Amino acid sequence: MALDPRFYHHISQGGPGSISSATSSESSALTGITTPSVISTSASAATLRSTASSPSLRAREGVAVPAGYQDGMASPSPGGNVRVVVRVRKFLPREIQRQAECLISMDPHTQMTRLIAPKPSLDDRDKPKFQARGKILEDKSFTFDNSFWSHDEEDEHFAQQEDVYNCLGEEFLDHNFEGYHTCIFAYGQTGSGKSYTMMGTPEQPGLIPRTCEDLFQRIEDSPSPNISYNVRVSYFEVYNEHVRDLLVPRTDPPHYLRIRESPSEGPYVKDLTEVTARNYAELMKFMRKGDMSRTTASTKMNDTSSRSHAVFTITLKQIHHDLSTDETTERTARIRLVDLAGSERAKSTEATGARLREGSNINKSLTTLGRVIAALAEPKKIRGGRKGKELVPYRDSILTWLLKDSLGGNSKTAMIACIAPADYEETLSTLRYADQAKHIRTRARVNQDHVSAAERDAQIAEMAETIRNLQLSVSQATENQRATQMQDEKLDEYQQKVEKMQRLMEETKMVGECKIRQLQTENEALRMHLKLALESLKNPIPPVTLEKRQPSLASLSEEELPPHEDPISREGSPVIPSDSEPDLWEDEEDDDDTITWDENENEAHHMQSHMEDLLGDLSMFKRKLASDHERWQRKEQSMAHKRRALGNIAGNTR
Ligand SMILES: Nc1ncnc2c1ncn2[C@@H]1O[C@H](COP(=O)(O)OP(=O)(O)OP(=O)(O)O)[C@@H](O)[C@H]1O
Repeated sequence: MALDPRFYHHISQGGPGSISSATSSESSALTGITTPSVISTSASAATLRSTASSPSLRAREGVAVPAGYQDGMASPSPGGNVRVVVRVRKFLPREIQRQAECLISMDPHTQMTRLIAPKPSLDDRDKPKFQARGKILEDKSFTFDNSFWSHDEEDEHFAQQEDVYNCLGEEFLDHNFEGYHTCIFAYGQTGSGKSYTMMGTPEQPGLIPRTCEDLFQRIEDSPSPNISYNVRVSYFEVYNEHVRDLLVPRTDPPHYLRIRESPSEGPYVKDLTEVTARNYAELMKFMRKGDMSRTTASTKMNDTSSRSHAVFTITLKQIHHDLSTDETTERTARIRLVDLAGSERAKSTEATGARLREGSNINKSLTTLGRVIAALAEPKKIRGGRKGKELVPYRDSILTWLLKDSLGGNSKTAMIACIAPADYEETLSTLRYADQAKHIRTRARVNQDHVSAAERDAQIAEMAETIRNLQLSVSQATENQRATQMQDEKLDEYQQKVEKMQRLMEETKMVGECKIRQLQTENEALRMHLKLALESLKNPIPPVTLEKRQPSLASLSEEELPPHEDPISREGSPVIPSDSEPDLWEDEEDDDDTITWDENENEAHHMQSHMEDLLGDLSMFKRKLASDHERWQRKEQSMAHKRRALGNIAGNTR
């Protein structure tokens, strides 16, 4: 494969990872990268049963360069400015085992990648045509900005990790130092080499660690003493349509972050951890920390398959101070490095349960990414729409919403399409995806702010104020620490008092309740009493007429005796039998022994008013008791509150 002129420059300098025979690259270009297994480039067809669950991004057929077309290729980025490169990986042990055939060839001269239709199986050979769901499989060719041949290590055009960085990463870092936002994202089916390209291994570091290293190398080598640098880093993953901070420890249940949109910055992750890295080692520490926290799982296609989209962001701030004008220039560049989860077919991965759900979520967001790319690749269609640019479906997935700026806004963007060497349909899908991305135009601008001396002074004054406030808080904290010790002792004492008071309150409460119960009983008795009294007033007992003292019955003669009568009186009143106590009424002096109705009524009135007075007193007493009870309860609550507060203070200071 042919590499970027910058790469040749690198090779000629004999830098690390340089290819030994750079001068021979032209002559051996074509033969060198055509793998032995690719015998014929003529169109062939095969019947394949497709169970595609991967996103389908069907480019117009005309976009694919027909087989056999080599020279006079169309511009790799027709109308677009997104840099699109493709990289094919080497065979994995399982592919070697099944004696897979390499279906990819690359032309280093034209940067063309050719996908060769698989040879028919022995069983199918006799059949007239090999069809996949009615479609004929044929060779397809695509041209990209770069085609990285990482399949055969023996080949002189083999692209190492370093070559990928030198060809793409280095240039993008140049843009960052110029003040542009950049984004490099790796796309491809599961197990095609995205994580390897972006992260790599300790022995073969990928694009992200190399970018970090180069970034600090450049800062260290900075010739100007007037420029100061600030590097901050954040790392998050989008898993099952949720955003998770990778720089904080995992929690169970997981803590997901929300997405907000600001008018100036566009969509962003709220409360995402952003840490300052002072050197390469620190930056790598954060990268590794996030990497360890990333959601991966073993699938049939990949032992360590990334189940999430990972977004590693470095923010580079350059502050240049001009001594002559006393002005400050601030350049801020955001370096976004995205390792997407791989598109996958449920059949190939043999996923079930959680893995299957992950896979379908991954495919869903990648499908949306495909639709966003398709919409951005055909801007005329978008403008023709009634709602104008809103037709780009950024909001249909978290991933595209967060990458909005990188995909269609203020960013220089590159896509690395990673392909496996022996999967026809998946690779065709990826290459079509990448081919559409070539049409996208972003509108990158330098993110630079001039700050005059006056503005800076105002900023400094504001910051000084903040620092003063912070210092005040610190000294208050120290003071508090000292006070805390004393407070501890007081706290114990106070707690004891509180406990005593609480006990007292409880006792009082119990007494109050008891009183209420007693009063209730008394009240009930009085009511009953009153009721009976009122009833007896309403139905009075007939007046009893007591006769005047009579001579002793014994001394009376038969004739003198009153006629024989029932022991019941004439009026029905009981008659005192002769042998009953004769002196019972002896002292009665009243002449008029009959209790009149008027007297009864007076008595009743008198009793009723007495009862009413009693009831009035009783309800007043009850009200008083209730208010006492309420007051005690309030006091009790406030005491409990104070106790808790004191408890907290004690806890914090221990
Ligand atoms: N260029 C390469 N050279 C050597 N080995 C590679 C290369 N690319 C990928 N591999 C190996 O292939 C396997 C799968 O790669 P990797 O994990 O990067 O795939 P992936 O696309 O990130 O997959 P997923 O989407 O499932 O996470 C790994 O064992 C990796 O080491």
